Amino acid sequence: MWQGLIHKYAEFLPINERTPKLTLHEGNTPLLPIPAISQDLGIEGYVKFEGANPTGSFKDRGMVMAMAKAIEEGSEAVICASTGNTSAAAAAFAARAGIRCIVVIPDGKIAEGKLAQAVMYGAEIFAIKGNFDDALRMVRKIAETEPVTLVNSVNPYRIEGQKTAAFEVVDALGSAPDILSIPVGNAGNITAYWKGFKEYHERFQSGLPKMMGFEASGSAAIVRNQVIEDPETLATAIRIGNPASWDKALQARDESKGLIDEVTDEEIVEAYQLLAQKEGIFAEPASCASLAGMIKKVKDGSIPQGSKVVHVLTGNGLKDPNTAIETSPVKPARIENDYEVFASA
Ligand SMILES: Cc1ncc(COP(=O)(O)O)c(/C=C/C(=O)C(=O)O)c1O
Repeated sequence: MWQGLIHKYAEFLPINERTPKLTLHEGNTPLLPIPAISQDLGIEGYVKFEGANPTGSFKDRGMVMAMAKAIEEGSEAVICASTGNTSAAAAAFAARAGIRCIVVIPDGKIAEGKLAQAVMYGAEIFAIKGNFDDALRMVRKIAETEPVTLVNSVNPYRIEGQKTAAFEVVDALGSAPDILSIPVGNAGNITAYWKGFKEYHERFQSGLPKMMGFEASGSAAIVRNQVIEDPETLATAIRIGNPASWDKALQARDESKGLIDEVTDEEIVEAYQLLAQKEGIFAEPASCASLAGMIKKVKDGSIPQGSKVVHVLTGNGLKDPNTAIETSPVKPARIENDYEVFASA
């Protein structure tokens, strides 16, 4: 039976006999081929569906590690800033571990499904009149003086947990793909994947992919090489204007001879709908920046035909039902007997 990441990849993780074997059975997520889209793009495409994690995003990987180490070190409370998924995962694993969870979120800019999770798992939630970057500054300051453990991806244990996704990709394919395409917000995940691929390659000579990261155009700090003061994108999970792991993202890009580019909200929505309607895979908007970016790079001719590409789909589409309905082409067709008939436009 799958016993979670700390058990499965123990030899690669900073654990010892005192580290609690915390798990909600995170990890071991599907690596699904996407045959229809691959045919259109002329690639051998896959998606790493991280929406299948216990709280519906890749954050569970990092959070189980950060929470287990916090418990080991005697912590009684954790704190994080979040655009939603970090807080959902922190709240779930804190509940599992029996400690307090304090989250600071940008008021009104968090997808409903994520807020529902933080509420239900019992987090103490503070919504601020500001954005994620303001919230992160706030919680980093609090964690300097108060007896709480910061569990944002500046916490190295988060990166340790999240690198296991790269291990799973190589375990599933037998070697590293040519390209790993991934959305970029705070840039912890691109950092983690690259660390994982390098560690596996050192041990098993499994190869190294080109890392291709994609920011939303309205919050493309790394692409524009400047902090975006008021980031704006429909993909609220990556509505981050000052990535905390900016330098490490550049290192992953340069060491892997990859790239970091941007995609517009329109390109994200197109990929979002394509995945659902052509492959039966529902991932939240930010996740689809990985596919939107690949479509863009195929169009500009920079992806060799037949490239083996893994797209990281970082969160489940159910997290953000409002965006699905607001962007859907399916509208009420007519009213019959007091109910609406919905049909494709
Ligand atoms: C679905 C989804 N896709 C991509 C990202 C970007 O990952 P990073 O580049 O490692 O930040 C996030 C990040 C979310 C938060 O930062 C948070 O939840 O506070 C996400 O939820």
